[in-house]
Amino acid sequence: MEGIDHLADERNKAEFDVEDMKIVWAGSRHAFEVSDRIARLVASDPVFEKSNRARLSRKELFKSTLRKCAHAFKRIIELRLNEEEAGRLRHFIDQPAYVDLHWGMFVPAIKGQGTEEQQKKWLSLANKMQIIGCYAQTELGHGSNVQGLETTATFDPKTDEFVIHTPTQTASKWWPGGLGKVSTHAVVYARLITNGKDYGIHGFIVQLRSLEDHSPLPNITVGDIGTKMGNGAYNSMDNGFLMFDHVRIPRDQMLMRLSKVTREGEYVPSDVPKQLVYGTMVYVRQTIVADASNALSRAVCIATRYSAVRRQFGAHNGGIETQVIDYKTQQNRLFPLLASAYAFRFVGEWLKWLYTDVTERLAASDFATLPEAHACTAGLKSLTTTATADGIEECRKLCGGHGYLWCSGLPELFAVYVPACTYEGDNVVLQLQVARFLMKTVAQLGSGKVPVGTTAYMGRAAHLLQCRSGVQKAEDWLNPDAVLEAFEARALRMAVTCAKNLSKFENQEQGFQELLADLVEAAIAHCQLIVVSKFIAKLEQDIGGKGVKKQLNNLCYIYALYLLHKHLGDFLSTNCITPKQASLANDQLRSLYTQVRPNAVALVDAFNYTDHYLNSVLGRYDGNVYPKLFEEAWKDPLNDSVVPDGYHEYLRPVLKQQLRTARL
Ligand SMILES: CCCCCCCCCCC/C=C/C(=O)SCCNC(=O)CCNC(=O)[C@H](O)C(C)(C)COP(=O)(O)OP(=O)(O)OC[C@H]1O[C@@H](n2cnc3c(N)ncnc32)[C@H](O)[C@@H]1OP(=O)(O)O
Ligand SMILES: Cc1cc2nc3c(=O)[nH]c(=O)nc-3n(C[C@H](O)[C@H](O)[C@H](O)COP(=O)(O)OP(=O)(O)OC[C@H]3O[C@@H](n4cnc5c(N)ncnc54)[C@H](O)[C@@H]3O)c2cc1C
Repeated sequence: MEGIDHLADERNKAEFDVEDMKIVWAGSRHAFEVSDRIARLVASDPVFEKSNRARLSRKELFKSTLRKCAHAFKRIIELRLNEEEAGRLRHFIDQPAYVDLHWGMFVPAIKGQGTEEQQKKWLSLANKMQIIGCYAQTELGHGSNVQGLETTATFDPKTDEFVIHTPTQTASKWWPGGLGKVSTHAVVYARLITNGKDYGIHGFIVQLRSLEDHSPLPNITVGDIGTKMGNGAYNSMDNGFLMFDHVRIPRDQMLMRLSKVTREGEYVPSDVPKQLVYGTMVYVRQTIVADASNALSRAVCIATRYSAVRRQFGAHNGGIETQVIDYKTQQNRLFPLLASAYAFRFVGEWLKWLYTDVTERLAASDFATLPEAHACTAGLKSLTTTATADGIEECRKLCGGHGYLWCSGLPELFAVYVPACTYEGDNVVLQLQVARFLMKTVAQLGSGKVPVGTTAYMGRAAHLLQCRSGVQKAEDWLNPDAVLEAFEARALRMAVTCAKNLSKFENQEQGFQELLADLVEAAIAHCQLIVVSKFIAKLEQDIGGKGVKKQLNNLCYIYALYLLHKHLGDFLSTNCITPKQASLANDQLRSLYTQVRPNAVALVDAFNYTDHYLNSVLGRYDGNVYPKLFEEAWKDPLNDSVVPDGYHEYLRPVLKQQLRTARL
């Protein structure tokens, strides 16, 4: 029935003020108001309709994406939206597109690596979208190993130009988003060669297509790499390939903020760490962490509302059946994901602060916190995207059979999201960067250098290596000190064990390769500690609103205790806790599930998602699932006719054949 809120009873049960929680989730009242206004703007604009995306061919989908981007640009100008509002508009349009790479990587790469003069020239064009750019780093043969890239940029002093060349097939650029069909320009990463010497990977601005008719410029071969996983999903993006045959660009199109090549061809190395050439990746990894909570909360919102609507078993004497959300198994799968969505929100906020802080320090030539910023962005990108991709799939299963329908919103969300485990650095490769950072930190313990920031806990090694948890009853697991000590001791002991095992190898690099799997586990333990500690730190802030803090407190301990339960092997084998204490943690976890249960629907309402953004029949705000599932089914092209196309050619002859056979 239209107009009825099938989830009203659930909403009435809530023990906190949802409107206040919306502000906490958004980050501030201002952020909430901007998001709310822009989400409604998108939802009410027919050009941004997306419910039929799965039924479009790749070409139709791509054209509709171009249309949406053009319309969005028009609206941004007409409504004079600022940068924040324009970002929210793109977010709520919710269709991967070339603009993501233009604004998300091309512009930041120029900002981070271009000189002031270069920024002035290129950003004024890019900001008005008079040129459209992408980030062309990955090649067919190398993605993770950036130092292994093969594209060359050879300086020709005769003409004061660089010659950009693709020497082998594996050197072809492959994957850059926006490259395939749209970008007029790219920041291309290539080996800089001058005076016969290879100076490694540097960034160059290269024009790819004519600004008159969009055709590729001479000696450039460019196209789309093909259809990707899922219907709709990431197929709205033109990930591309690109080959150069001795393409010439002026010398001043090398991004020269960090290092330079003079008119004479002399290479002038940078007086800042060469790793700053990787700065765009640090920036984007930080935004990906911030985005993880968006994707996970979206899936959790769908699964929670549907779990409250769906009933199976448990009816007695013709009574009403049990809501599946009341099964402890459902809660044990769903509530940790709800808690993770909140946890990732807060760690994302903190990482944004860390990124801003390191950027300010770099501007003042203080490079001390760069390694930590790299480790945090890499590790948290890996941790949050892995958990989010797995979490979306778990939400699909939590919705039973109907979760597998495209109109549940979950299959497409998964297909769009899962490459986040690979792009901007494969998640295992990134945890290994964290492990290297941890091994360095452990090696320095006792040298007088005091670990700071996220590794400060390692400075308390004497205590953390021998302490035993003091937890005696289930409620003790709600003590932040008890939880933090267990997570710190586990992370430190795993790192120290790796370091000890490494020291048994004569060749450290060989040892590192041998111990890769353990190192990744140690890195994950360290990153989980960061998330838990930032959630606990959030609770120490002044959070207002009726009952809001209590709910966040419950979610924080669900997050921590669920991790403890999931990684019990780590905690027990490092003697951080006893089996009895593990069992108490489980008791506490069950009690927290019971406390969250009446608030679950309100906790997902606090995400403030419109039905347009969710695009899910199962996650509808009003919970009116079953009639809408039918409506969706009737819309399917297969139901356009009662007898399917192909009946006369392929079905009737088979049926007739069977008739004849049956008569024989
Ligand atoms: C609302 C927001 C929505 C968000 C959505 C955003 C949309 C995104 C769309 C997706 C687009 C996707 C784009 C891409 O995928 S672009 C390509 C990304 N590629 C990668 O990430 C490659 C991964 N590989 C690497 O990063 C590095 O090569 C690697 C880290 C693996 C380093 O390998 P290696 O050991 O060979 O290292 P080097 O010799 O090069 O350097 C070693 C030292 O450098 C330090 N280091 C490494 N990386 C960084 C960094 N980024 N910053 C600072 N420092 C770094 C490393 O720790 C070593 O230091 P030491 O010598 O001191 O040990
Ligand atoms: C949707 C999508 C969009 C993308 N957009 C862009 C873009 O805009 N611009 C761009 O430049 N690139 C882009 N990429 C490329 C992306 O950055 C790379 O695919 C990514 O960095 C992973 O590199 P790879 O493909 O070389 O993986 P590989 O390194 O080949 O990984 C294969 C396997 O090897 C393992 N492995 C690799 N090295 C090690 C190691 N040292 N130790 C242990 N295990 C290892 C990995 O864990 C993985 O299991 C995109 C990719 C995707 C999927």
